[in-house]
Amino acid sequence: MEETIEGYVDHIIFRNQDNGYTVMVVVTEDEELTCVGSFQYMNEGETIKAFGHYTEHPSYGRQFVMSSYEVIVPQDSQAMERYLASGAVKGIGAALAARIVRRFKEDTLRIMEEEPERLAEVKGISLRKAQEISDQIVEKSDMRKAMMFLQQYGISLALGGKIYKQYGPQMYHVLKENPYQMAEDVEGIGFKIADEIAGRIGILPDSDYRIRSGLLYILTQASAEGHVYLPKKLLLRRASALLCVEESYMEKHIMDLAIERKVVIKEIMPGEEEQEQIVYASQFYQVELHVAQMLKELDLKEEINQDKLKLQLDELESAEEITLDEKQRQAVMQAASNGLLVVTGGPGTGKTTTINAIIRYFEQQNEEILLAAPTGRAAKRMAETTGYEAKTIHRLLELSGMPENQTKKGIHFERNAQNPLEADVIIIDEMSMVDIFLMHALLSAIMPGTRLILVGDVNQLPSVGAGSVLKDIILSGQFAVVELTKIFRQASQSDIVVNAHKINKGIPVTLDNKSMDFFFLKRYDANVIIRVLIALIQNKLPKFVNATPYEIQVLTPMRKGLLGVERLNMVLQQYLNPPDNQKREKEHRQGLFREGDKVMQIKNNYQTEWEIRGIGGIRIEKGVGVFNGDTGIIREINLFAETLTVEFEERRFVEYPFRQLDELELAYAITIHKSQGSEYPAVVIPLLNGPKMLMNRNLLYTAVTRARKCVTLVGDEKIFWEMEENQMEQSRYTTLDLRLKEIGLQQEF
Ligand SMILES: Nc1ncnc2c1ncn2[C@@H]1O[C@H](COP(=O)(O)OP(=O)(O)OP(=O)(O)O)[C@@H](O)[C@H]1O
Repeated sequence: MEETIEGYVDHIIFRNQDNGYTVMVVVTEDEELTCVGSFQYMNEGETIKAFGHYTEHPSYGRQFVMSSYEVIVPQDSQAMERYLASGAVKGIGAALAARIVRRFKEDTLRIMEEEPERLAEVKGISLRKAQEISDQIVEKSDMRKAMMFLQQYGISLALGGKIYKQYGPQMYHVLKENPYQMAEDVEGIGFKIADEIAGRIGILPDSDYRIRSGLLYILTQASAEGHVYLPKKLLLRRASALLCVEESYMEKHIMDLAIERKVVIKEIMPGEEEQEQIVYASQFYQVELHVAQMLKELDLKEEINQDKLKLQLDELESAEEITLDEKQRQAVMQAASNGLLVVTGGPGTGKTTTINAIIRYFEQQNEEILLAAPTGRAAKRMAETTGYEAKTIHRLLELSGMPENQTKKGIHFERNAQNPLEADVIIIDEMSMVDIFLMHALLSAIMPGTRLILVGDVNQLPSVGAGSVLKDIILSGQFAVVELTKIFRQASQSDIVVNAHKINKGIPVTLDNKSMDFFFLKRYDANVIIRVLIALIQNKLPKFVNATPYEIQVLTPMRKGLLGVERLNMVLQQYLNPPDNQKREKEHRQGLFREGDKVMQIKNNYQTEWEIRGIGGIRIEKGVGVFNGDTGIIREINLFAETLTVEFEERRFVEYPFRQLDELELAYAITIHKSQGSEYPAVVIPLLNGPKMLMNRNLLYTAVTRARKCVTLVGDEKIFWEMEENQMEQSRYTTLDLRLKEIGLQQEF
């Protein structure tokens, strides 16, 4: 039941500057009451009328939770003095407040707003200071009016604060004319929220702004599925479902958006004769085109004396005591004579060995070499196997924190076209994980003349972000590509590798468990499967692969369902990190986080700060950026400060305010998609059923190749066979290959 209280803010106990969450003591006629809520503009000394409800907090007792409030103009001179003395107005302290109120009594506030020059009548206030005080009062009252206006439409004060900060007094105009503008300008407002606000304000469902904003929203959303464009038919179908507006009515809006250069329309030929119109959000089109141009510019050919090169290779082989196979030799030779080279191959085909040989070759030429990979883990592995420093691509490009208001406009790297990387050769590993945006940032920082070598396994699932860059580069046929096919890792050593290659080729895998590292446990009931998973993680596997239960990863195809990530995490949490008096908890969404839980960051956050802590928790290094797929352990939940601290790899600690917890998820089980680019000592994969589209060869291959020492599949072997057979990949709408071919053709003429 909503209740109302009236009183003045005696003092503020706690305030979170980021989200405005405030704990304060309000003195009403009857009591001193603790009140909580999110407010950007609350000041000590203000008299307020607040709406909300009472609760009983387990540690802090009775509280009033405020959902909204109004500031009441202080009526009596005592309230007025209290307000002015609170520090709410810069330049007025207690003594001056007393003098002002003594002079103007109940009329004080009116005089401040309407005849501010009269403040100068008070000793110690010059005319200029009087004007400054008046400006502050006016601004505060404008802001308050704005907040009250926004509250009518159910806009929270936290969001309201952001809207006011962006537009100032222009806010009324934006809301009335085109609230969808906010989805482009204001962090925290997307199409959905803007649409809700628009609905309350009375904007009609078929308004032009609504339809255009909805169309752009669908295109941006599609990038979250990996697409760079959508076929026009599909765009219209999705937009119609979202907006409940006829498809035919929206056609002209796509044209209008194209004229305004917000979208790009192109034609492609998916089949033999029919043409199909496709639509890109402009920035996606530009990024893809620019990537294609930059790739082409990098690909400078160099005439190399082949005989001399062969001799050099022979020397290199004897110095390194290795015999490269034909393909590996080719890779080094191609690296020497092309500005851009792709090396691809499955597990154990000698990619790393080839990278090493390439490094040695360029070392001999006294060339400067840089190594990088898309994830921290992949970079670490690259450094270990090459003995060279390897960084994440983000670090290589010197990601710098960005001001808050720029987040809608993308991220900023210190290394870019104006300040390119200084190197002769750049080698990128795990290229299948690089999306079109990261590729764009990388290429922007590389000057033609620098060699770029891209190494990866093209049969892995494509990147989480939009595009299928590696595959498209290969498909375009425009660059030197060396495909490594021979498996070097000894067959007797690793069935994981042998079976991965079989899966990739569609050769049936023997599931007889006569292996040392590849097992299939046949079970046909979801709950039985879960029991087996728990036994494997708790008892069997840690000893078998010499790891902790935390290092053993459950990988599952789906999010939903009996064996989906969500349910598995709830059950596994119960068994692997059960409730304990010593462990604090924080409820979140449907479940909860507990100290000791294994968690994963589920979106890239380029701003979040981390610190590396040494002995005694002392900070020894700090930086920014936590990325999609980073996993860690919850070390502390602080219910008072409302923070949750996670330790990620390499002792990187990150403190999450509770409002940022949407970026975290339990990670006892994760989807196979999320596991890309990571390796674990052992993986356990439940397989029972799932949608045909998803359950394909690619997915099985990626899951199996995540394991270093042991793969255990638990479930129905029929599903395994079906996945092996199913070559249908989830297609991605991308056109990097087309753009590259087009540029290739232009260059020929
Ligand atoms: N030409 C070669 N002669 C002998 N052994 C080789 C050769 N090339 C690679 N190997 C060996 O084969 C194994 C796998 O090679 P490498 O690690 O380079 O492959 P990879 O493709 O990087 O594998 P993964 O993707 O699994 O990391 C290694 O033990 C390596 O020493």
